[in-house]
Amino acid sequence: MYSNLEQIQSGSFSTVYKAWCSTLNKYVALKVIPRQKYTEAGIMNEFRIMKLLGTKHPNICSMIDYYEDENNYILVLEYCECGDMYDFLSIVKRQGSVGHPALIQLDFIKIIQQLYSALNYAHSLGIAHRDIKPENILLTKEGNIKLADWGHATLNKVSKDFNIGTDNYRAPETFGCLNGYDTAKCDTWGVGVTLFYLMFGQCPFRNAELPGLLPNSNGSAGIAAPTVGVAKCRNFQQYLMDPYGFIYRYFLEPIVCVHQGNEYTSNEGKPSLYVWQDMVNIYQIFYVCRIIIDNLAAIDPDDRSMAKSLTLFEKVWNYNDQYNSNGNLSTDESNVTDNNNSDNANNSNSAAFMKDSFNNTSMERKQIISKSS
Ligand SMILES: Nc1ncnc2c1ncn2[C@@H]1O[C@H](COP(=O)(O)OP(=O)(O)OP(=O)(O)O)[C@@H](O)[C@H]1O
Repeated sequence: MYSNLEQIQSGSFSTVYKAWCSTLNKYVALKVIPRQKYTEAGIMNEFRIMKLLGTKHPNICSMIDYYEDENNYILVLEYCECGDMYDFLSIVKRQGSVGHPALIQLDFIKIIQQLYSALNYAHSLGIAHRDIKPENILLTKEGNIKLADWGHATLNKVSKDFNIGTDNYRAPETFGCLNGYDTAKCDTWGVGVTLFYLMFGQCPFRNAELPGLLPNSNGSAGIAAPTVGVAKCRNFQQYLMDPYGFIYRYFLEPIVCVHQGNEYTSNEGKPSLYVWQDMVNIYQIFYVCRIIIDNLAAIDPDDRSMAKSLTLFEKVWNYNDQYNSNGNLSTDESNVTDNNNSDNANNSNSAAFMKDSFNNTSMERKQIISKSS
């Protein structure tokens, strides 16, 4: 029934093949999981989750069939012609520069909308993915995405499984917290870090582990105010102390400097910006970072909201029309963010405005931290 097998990828648990399915008359992907690499309970969980997700959602890579042989469990999945976002970006971003955008370009807002739609659907069924990352976002030849690899997914709203997911994309509370973590909120964090990766070709920190976490003041799962001085990873420590300042220095400053000279940097880690045809200027990149910090990769899970961030992202994109040709804002920027920085809105120097704005918010953040510690 399945012929012409061609290996696509070998993951940590499985090998994935492209195969021709004669009964369906189309290509499928076979995810072949050796029995010795996976427990019976593990594969049953993945199978059950895939069954629940069904085949209806256009942005979820669905299971077409399932079978076993002597040595393997085999999931038959919809085939996504353009592979995963991680591989796609590493190929495409090499082509880009300011004058010569990448040959294949995608819309960032469309990817966000489709990712949110897939996750909202899963969450509405009580399913959390728990391993959101570019490698698990597959691309079709039409430029749409399908969320894949539901091997770490769970139906538990709160989990005390502290050994799950991929370190760079894991929320702080998933490394350990007293009352367990909210599994949907850990997806929200994963979306935030993934969006940073999609823009800058790099994750901001190796891991977000914070030993000695406290429950939230209301006793809910999660953590209290950032505990200064305890993060294992230096970058994450800096993010904890001053998220805007850290993101500005780490991702934005190199771009802003070069942007002033009318050329983005071509260092490894930055050029994935060229893949996004709807990223028109430095302001947008700045706002997107801010929305991620405030609503997705927020330290306190209670501050994370996919719905709120989507509203803000959509405002940023609708707002494109109001940028003038120099990339400066032509009207009040408070339409775009909730902050009151509109005094700076018409600043003719975009880089200076952006830096000031980040510094201002950094100051507010520092005050909040010092009050709560
Ligand atoms: N349906 C598909 N169509 C095309 N490519 C696919 C498909 N499913 C998986 N792949 C490719 O195979 C890779 C590994 O798949 P998957 O993440 O499901 O396996 P895994 O063993 O759980 O991997 P890991 O644990 O390392 O994340 C994906 O990153 C993607 O490149």
